[in-house]
Amino acid sequence: MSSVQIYDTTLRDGSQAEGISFSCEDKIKIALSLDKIGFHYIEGGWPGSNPKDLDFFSLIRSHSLKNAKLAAFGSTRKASLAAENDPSILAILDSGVQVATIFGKSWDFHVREALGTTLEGNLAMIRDTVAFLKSKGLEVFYDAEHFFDGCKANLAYALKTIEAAQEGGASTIILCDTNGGSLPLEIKEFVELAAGRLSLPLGIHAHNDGDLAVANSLVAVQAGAVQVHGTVNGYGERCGNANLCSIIPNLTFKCGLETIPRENLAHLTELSRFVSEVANVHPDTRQPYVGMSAFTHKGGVHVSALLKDYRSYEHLPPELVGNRRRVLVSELSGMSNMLYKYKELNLQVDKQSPEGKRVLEEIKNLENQGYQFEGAEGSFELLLKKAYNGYIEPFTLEALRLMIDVKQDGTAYSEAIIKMRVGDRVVHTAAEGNGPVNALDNALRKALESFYPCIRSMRLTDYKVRVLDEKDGTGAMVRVHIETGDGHSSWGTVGVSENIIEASWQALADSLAYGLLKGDNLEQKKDDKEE
Ligand SMILES: CC(=O)SCCNC(=O)CCNC(=O)[C@H](O)C(C)(C)COP(=O)(O)OP(=O)(O)OC[C@H]1O[C@@H](n2cnc3c(N)ncnc32)[C@H](O)[C@@H]1OP(=O)(O)O
Ligand SMILES: CC(=O)C(=O)O
Repeated sequence: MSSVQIYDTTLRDGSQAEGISFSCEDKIKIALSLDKIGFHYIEGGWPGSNPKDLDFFSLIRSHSLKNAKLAAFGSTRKASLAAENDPSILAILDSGVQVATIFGKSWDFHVREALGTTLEGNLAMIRDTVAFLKSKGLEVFYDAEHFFDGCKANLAYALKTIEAAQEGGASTIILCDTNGGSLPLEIKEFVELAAGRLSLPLGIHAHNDGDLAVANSLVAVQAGAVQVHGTVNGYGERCGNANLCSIIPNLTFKCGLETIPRENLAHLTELSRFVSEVANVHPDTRQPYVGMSAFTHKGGVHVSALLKDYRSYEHLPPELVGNRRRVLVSELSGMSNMLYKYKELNLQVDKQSPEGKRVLEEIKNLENQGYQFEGAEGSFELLLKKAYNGYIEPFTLEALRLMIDVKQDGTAYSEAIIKMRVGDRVVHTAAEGNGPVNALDNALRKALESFYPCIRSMRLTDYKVRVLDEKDGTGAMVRVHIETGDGHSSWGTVGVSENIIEASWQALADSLAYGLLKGDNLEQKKDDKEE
């Protein structure tokens, strides 16, 4: 089986993405995880650019990489300096890497306008920068910046630039679609042309400005490239780089090529989420292969076929890339969605069950009122449990009073007084909060903690309000979505009302009721205590 080398530039081109700034420690952590999954090359940064990248190359030396070779990035020498006198080139040598990746200009327009030098001068810059680094024992990859735009503008010159890199002793020439605007057939044409002119292996480095970076990388491989540059989650300058989380499974499972070890692909989702966590970027739920929605099914027709055979609506099994199948319940559900959920909850219900049909009807009616059960699995499961005999509510509300006192200086004070029934006991508590919902949450917890101590470990992690019908102004219906966690798992709950406090109460009460139900926490209920 032929193989393709995976070259990661998350730490260099990925950090050129708006909103991303890795610390040196972040870069080390990411490099180690890229190495662990089996990437062949990791571009750690541009040592001539900033002290953080210099520190990275110095610190990474105390870690031994098992699979990857580390590359340092840089440009061809300055037009006015010899390579051996150019501080940026010397910084690559000092970084201690085995591989230098040097970018140079392929587009005559760029040579004249951006570099301000002659076409011949640029060829010399490419040739001697590569030759100098090679003479110092480094393997040199040559990134032909703007190669495809260069071919369109002045084909003969673009080809001369990569020949200059070959003459200098580069070991691989990477053809870059730097502005990311090329189409797959253009990529194919110029990769084939370059392959016909050079005796060296080719690589591809594609940007995503036309939303084609993954497609362009795959076409380049089909046209002969054997090294693919990209980043985890496609992070990168402007619209990003080619997304390795899509390219690797496409090359492996669809093209039958060897990339990283097959068994390691089962860690791809974990890698994607780890890098998004370190980058402090919310994971893209719709990201192919590794996104939370990549194998999530909503439409009733889809789920019905899926239950018969997963291949009906999945292009490959999610486990291959470490992702998982999910089924949503909503107004677009049929009984098949419900059956899937019942099975997850170990409930024996068949397709003709009147209770099952009643719950489905109730969900459709509630969604029509503004509820959304997709992200509210806690409220959904409570609804199911309530439809079947045997569910005893862990607490019920008897009365609730909220006070909001706004002082002259505009600061507000909130207090909630709550009367709850737990079994045959009634408890009465009051609590303050920095707002009415916080006061409500505090009073509810205070009332229940002595009965259910495990409530102390449940934390509200997100609280969102969505106005459902803006035209009704402050009288509009609102949907409150709450996310709660207990350190082991998290769950969503939902409430809908024209009154934001009522909607918040529904979501809050569901969040604790579900937290109690979920881990058999109801059994922890202490002996009732009258107050
Ligand atoms: C396609 C890519 O993504 S390439 C990577 C882009 N990434 C970055 O630019 C991030 C890191 N960059 C930096 O830290 C800085 O830009 C540095 C340290 C490299 C240079 O900083 P400065 O010396 O202040 O120059 P400045 O950033 O203003 O301009 C870039 C210079 O590089 C020159 N240059 C651009 N490409 C090349 C090249 N292939 N070979 C030689 N010089 C080049 C430009 O002509 C310009 O030179 P000039 O100042 O004489 O006009
Ligand atoms: C080298 C590089 O990052 C580019 O051409 O896009």
